[in-house]
Amino acid sequence: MGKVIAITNQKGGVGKTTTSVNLSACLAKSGKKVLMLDLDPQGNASSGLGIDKDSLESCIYDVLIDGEDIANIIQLTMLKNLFVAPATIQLAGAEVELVGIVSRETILKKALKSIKKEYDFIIIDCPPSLGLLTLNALTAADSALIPIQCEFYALEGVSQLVKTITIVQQTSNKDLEIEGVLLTMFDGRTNLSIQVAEEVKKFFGTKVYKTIIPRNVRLSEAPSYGEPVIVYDPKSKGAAVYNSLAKEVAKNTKEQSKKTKDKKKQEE
Ligand SMILES: Nc1ncnc2c1ncn2[C@@H]1O[C@H](COP(=O)(O)OP(=O)(O)OP(=O)(O)O)[C@@H](O)[C@H]1O
Repeated sequence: MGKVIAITNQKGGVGKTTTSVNLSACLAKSGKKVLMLDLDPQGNASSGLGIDKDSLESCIYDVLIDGEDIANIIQLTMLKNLFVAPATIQLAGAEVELVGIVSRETILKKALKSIKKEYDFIIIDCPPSLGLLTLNALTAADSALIPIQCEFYALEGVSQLVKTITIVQQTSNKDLEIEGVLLTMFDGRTNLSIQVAEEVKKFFGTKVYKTIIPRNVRLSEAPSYGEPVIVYDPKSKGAAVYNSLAKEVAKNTKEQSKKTKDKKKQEE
């Protein structure tokens, strides 16, 4: 059964899309079958994986609002194990349209049910808000991965996000976990980056990934070529760090599923 990970932080520009695209690509390159699901109306994760949004007949909006089968919108990418459920700007309307729908926060979970077993990982790129799209992602997800930018006010809003995760655990998804916290755009030459990293580690403890994503120009250039960094420049630092993150995520997933199996055995 595929593991669903929501890449989320309501703060804008912290590296959600960069992480969704590159973590998905690195997991796929390591042999996992991956679906990158774009839930951000900006659709940058879709174009970052080479999807021509103008040529699409339908996108994740049609799945959420019109009940389209998600299998019908899935696109292939340049990597053989990597697939995309794309978003276009049409999705911007969904936040308002979802309000009128019964059980509105469980629509994505239901849509994923039929395809979850086909993938090893489903990575969801969330929008920079805590609205109904993010609520759908957190309800459908097994875990949330939180990127935090090593900048001023890094932790601002994080307690609100943790509160939202707690509410989701108490209401629509009791099994939701925090997958991990990822430090992004780290610049080791500045005291600020080092300070932020320390603060985040104090707040989240062992949940913080050992892999830290530095500022890397290749990571910011790759999206304009519609390629993940491991395709655009496989020898870059950006490619190395996202490969390392993918290894951590895969290792944690293996350990978690072993723990779950052992627990089940004990209960039997
Ligand atoms: N490690 C990095 N090094 C250099 N540039 C980066 C890095 N990570 C992200 N960027 C750049 O920073 C900008 C914001 O990143 P990204 O789009 O991934 O953030 P986001 O959280 O998804 O944004 P939004 O909240 O708008 O969806 C982009 O231009 C991206 O190319």
